[in-house]
Amino acid sequence: MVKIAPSLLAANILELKSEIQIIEDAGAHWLHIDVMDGHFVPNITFGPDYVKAINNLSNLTLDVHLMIENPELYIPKFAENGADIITVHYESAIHLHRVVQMIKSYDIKAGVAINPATNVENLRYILNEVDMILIMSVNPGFGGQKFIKEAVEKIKHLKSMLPSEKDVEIQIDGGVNGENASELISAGATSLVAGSYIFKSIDKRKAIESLMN
Ligand SMILES: O=C(CO)[C@H](O)[C@H](O)COP(=O)(O)O
Ligand SMILES: [Fe+2]
Repeated sequence: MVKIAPSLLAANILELKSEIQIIEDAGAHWLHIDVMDGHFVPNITFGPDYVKAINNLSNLTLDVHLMIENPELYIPKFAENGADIITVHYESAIHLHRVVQMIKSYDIKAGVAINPATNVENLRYILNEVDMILIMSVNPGFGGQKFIKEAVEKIKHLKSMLPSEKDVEIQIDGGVNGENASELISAGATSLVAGSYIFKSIDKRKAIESLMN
């Protein structure tokens, strides 16, 4: 089953409680939380306290996407505050293997994300260690950008590289909508992140359903 992960980046920040309730009632599986530091990406968003507050509000899986430099400095706080999955960027973790082990030491799931221009082949020697690979289909930093179509090829390529004995989620993030969802799922995506498509829709339930179908 494909996991739908609405990105709270696109939610109305002043109505967060009801926004989360709506997508939870509509059958969303995970809550995707985009953490940006103003260094790795040119935008600043949420910190560990935000994750703690959302954790007190919702039972959904908290899927925390770290777009930050030196992720090892902040992983402990995000893990202690309720993250269920922490994803770090290949491009920001110098000692990626060590960082992945650090995430797993908190008994939560570890993901690795790659930017649009990064080759999936670079992930070959971390695949046995991770629970999820996140393929960015926009340049990280902002919601509402146009889907970069080469991501479809990258999903297929990654799928062919996955070890058969291990379940690794393939997540796609950026510009996902009701039109490209089925192609992404056919290519091998098992988790779809969608921000603008869900939260800017008049009918958020319908938007979530259209991604699942
Ligand atoms: O990681 C992200 C941006 O860096 C967001 O998760 C992503 O952009 C989702 O927003 P949208 O669906 O509006 O593209
Ligand atoms: Fe994200």
